[in-house]
Amino acid sequence: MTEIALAVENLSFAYGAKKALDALSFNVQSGECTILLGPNGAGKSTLFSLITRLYDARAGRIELCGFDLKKQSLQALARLGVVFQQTTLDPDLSVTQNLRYHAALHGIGRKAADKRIQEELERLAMFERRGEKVRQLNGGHKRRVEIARALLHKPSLLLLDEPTVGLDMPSRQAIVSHVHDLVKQQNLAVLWATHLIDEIAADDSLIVLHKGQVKASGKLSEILQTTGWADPGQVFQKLTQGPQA
Ligand SMILES: Nc1ncnc2c1ncn2[C@@H]1O[C@H](COP(=O)(O)OP(=O)(O)OP(=O)(O)O)[C@@H](O)[C@H]1O
Repeated sequence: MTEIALAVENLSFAYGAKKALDALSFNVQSGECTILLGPNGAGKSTLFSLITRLYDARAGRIELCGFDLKKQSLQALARLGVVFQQTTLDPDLSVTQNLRYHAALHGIGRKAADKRIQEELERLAMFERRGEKVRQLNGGHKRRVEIARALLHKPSLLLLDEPTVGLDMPSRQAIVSHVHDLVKQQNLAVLWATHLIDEIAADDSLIVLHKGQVKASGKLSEILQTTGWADPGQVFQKLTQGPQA
């Protein structure tokens, strides 16, 4: 069943006089991986900071699963899982210890937490590494642990902020394929910020952000059909480069 997991309406944000987001409106649906594509400075991190409530939006509205982020923050944020650009795992704790800590923060009891930890680590093929200290893991495996952690409280929307930066090609491909499997198996909504065109799958949705504005949004296949452009690379190039971009 498709539902709107994230609704952004007329959202604007400025750092002093510098406008970073200019009246953004878009939806992210459950069961879909939505790629937020934008060059450096497009406003991706600012948008994520507003969705996670690191910053407060003064203009516009954000809803998570129908809950207003400002007026019903607890209910809204309970539906959200986040993987930040910089790792936030404790390197001196084991994989399981890191995940138990996070589960405790969400008020999940030990027995239920251990069950959820096993489920998520198995799904990401990391269960056999559970006893290892995080500092012993390679970058790709750390990312998988972070994704498992973000899913422990069963969120409806997973935000991924450039999760493959710095990873080698096999690790990148593994993350891309794990996340797409999750979307299908769990009916999860994913919003994935990247500027790497090759991370986009044929049935993904796309939001192209440039200079704080949404230049296109919708199913990739529909954007290609409407515009007649060949692939996401051309969509990106046409909408973010050249005189009219
Ligand atoms: N703390 C800040 N103070 C002033 N301007 C800022 C601040 N943070 C970001 N900006 C500006 O806001 C705009 C959007 O930046 P943002 O970091 O959200 O973009 P981004 O798409 O995440 O870029 P990147 O891919 O480089 O991380 C840019 O013009 C940036 O220079």
